[in-house]
Amino acid sequence: MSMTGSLRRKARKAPAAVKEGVSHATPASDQSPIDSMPAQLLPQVPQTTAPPSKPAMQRKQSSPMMPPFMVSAPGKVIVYGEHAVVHMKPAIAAAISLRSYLHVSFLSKSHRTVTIRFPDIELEHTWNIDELPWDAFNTPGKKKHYYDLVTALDPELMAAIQPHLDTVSPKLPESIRKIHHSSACSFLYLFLSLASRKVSPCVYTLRSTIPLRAGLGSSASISVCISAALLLQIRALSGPHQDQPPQESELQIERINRWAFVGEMCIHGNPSGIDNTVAAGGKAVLYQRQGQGKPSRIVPLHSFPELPLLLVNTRQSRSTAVEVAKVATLLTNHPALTETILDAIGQITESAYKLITAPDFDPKSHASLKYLGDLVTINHGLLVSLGVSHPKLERIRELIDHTGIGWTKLTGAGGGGCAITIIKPRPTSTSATANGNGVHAEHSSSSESDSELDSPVAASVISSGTKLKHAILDSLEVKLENEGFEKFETTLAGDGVGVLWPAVLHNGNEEEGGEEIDQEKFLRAEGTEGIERLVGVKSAGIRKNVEREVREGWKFWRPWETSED
Ligand SMILES: Nc1ncnc2c1ncn2[C@@H]1O[C@H](COP(=O)(O)OP(=O)(O)OP(=O)(O)O)[C@@H](O)[C@H]1O
Ligand SMILES: C[C@@](O)(CCO)CC(=O)[O-]
Repeated sequence: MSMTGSLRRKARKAPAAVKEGVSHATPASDQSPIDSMPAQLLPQVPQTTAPPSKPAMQRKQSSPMMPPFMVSAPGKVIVYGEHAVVHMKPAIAAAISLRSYLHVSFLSKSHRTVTIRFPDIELEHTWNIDELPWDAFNTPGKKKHYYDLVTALDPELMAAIQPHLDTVSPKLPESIRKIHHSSACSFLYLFLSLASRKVSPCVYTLRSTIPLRAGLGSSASISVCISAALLLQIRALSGPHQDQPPQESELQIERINRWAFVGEMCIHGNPSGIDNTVAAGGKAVLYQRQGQGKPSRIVPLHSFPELPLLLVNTRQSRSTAVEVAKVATLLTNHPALTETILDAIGQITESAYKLITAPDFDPKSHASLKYLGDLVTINHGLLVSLGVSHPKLERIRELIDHTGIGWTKLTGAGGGGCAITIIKPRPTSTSATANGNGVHAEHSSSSESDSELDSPVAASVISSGTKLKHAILDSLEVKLENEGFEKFETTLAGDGVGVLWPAVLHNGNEEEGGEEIDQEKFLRAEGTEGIERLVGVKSAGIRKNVEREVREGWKFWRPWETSED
């Protein structure tokens, strides 16, 4: 069992909560976080975006403590272009429905502490606010504003943080300490950059339904949550609320994303920025780095098809930083060859982008799907030649290829992690036979011709094709499970960062005014299902695969929506 796997399993037991101050949550309302935050508790920052809808003087002054609130951000899959994106080539990534949730609760002023509670990695740590290196972060030339673009970590600030990281899990084995330090560093760097020594004492409790180190952007998702929570606390964000103009929503997302990128840098050294961009903005994007200090090329792909996607986790944990370093070494040792492979991956992305953004693009046409699928297959082959696959990923691909159910590639950093499969509308061959172990499809990868896909078929054949597909998927699930792999149900292209202010939800359990989500309840929620049932951004679906509604209370910046929608 992997280290992180064992950490996550143990973390399902709910630890006792850090004692919270009495909070004064009001029922969920239409108020935006900014509207409802007591101004006297927060450091004042200039508002460069649209001013809050009520002047600060009129804000409610009576609440002695801010109510707890929550933020959430999705994981992602890279559909095309991982690794190449680190080296300035374009990539396409989409948000998935697995998400991280960060709960922020406030303590009485006498505490003077800030606590992180990250039970997924069994990390809990408290710092004394007054002992943190505020002076280093406030030195002229070092002080950053919430709207700044920071593209590199400052070595002096990292050095100032180091003694405060050294106190985190000092006695644990190095492999676990490393994980703890990455997350603590991400939090502390952002906390010291964005908050001030006058910040309210608080507890940040984080739980995620995204498996760690599996290529699904768990680190970006937590970095987006931390960035959004801190920016909300210092009142540097406007909304989210309905009727927010798209450009204003985009600005808020951009602001969160800039600081999330800084958090990502703390966790894995040289991130491209694609993961945090998708985790912040949601849906799907084409992303390309443009070089030091320059803003990246980010093209939201609103027409990105909601492709049926199979997501399989090898349960082989690995570090993104290590996989990225492998490609850097290959580039040093074989520059021309490696550059050619990275270029080819970039061309795959551009080719998919051209198709998806063409005015006559029909995501339901078999020809389009086959085009996108072929690009998936080629992309995987190139990643194998970069040396970032893993025997377990190849085994998954072999099992899936054998069924003819779709096109498969590794996603994210590789070296373990996850594979994605774009499912074909109909399985390749109708010569599948049921046997004792399930369904076996006679398949030859070259048998998929355009004419076969595009030929008109009778309704009865379509219906038997669909049944066959489900039978193949069911039998595949059993095979994957028997070999220790994990299959996920996920929806592509969902919402980005969301805010639940205050942390109150209508969970159908009759609590007057809604159920206040306090730290203890949040920690007690059991596993992924428990988290989703208690605080999930989507209401629980009755049946599998049924599109679920966004739960009342959670709000999102959605630049793709206009007030006429
Ligand atoms: N739920 C969590 N709680 C605390 N820390 C987390 C959590 N999820 C991720 N992290 C931090 O992020 C690190 C994992 O980042 P890494 O980049 O290696 O994997 P990933 O983001 O899941 O995969 P990829 O970058 O390939 O998509 C962990 O070591 C930990 O520091
Ligand atoms: C491997 C990589 O391209 C994708 C990680 O999800 C690294 C990055 O873009 O930061």
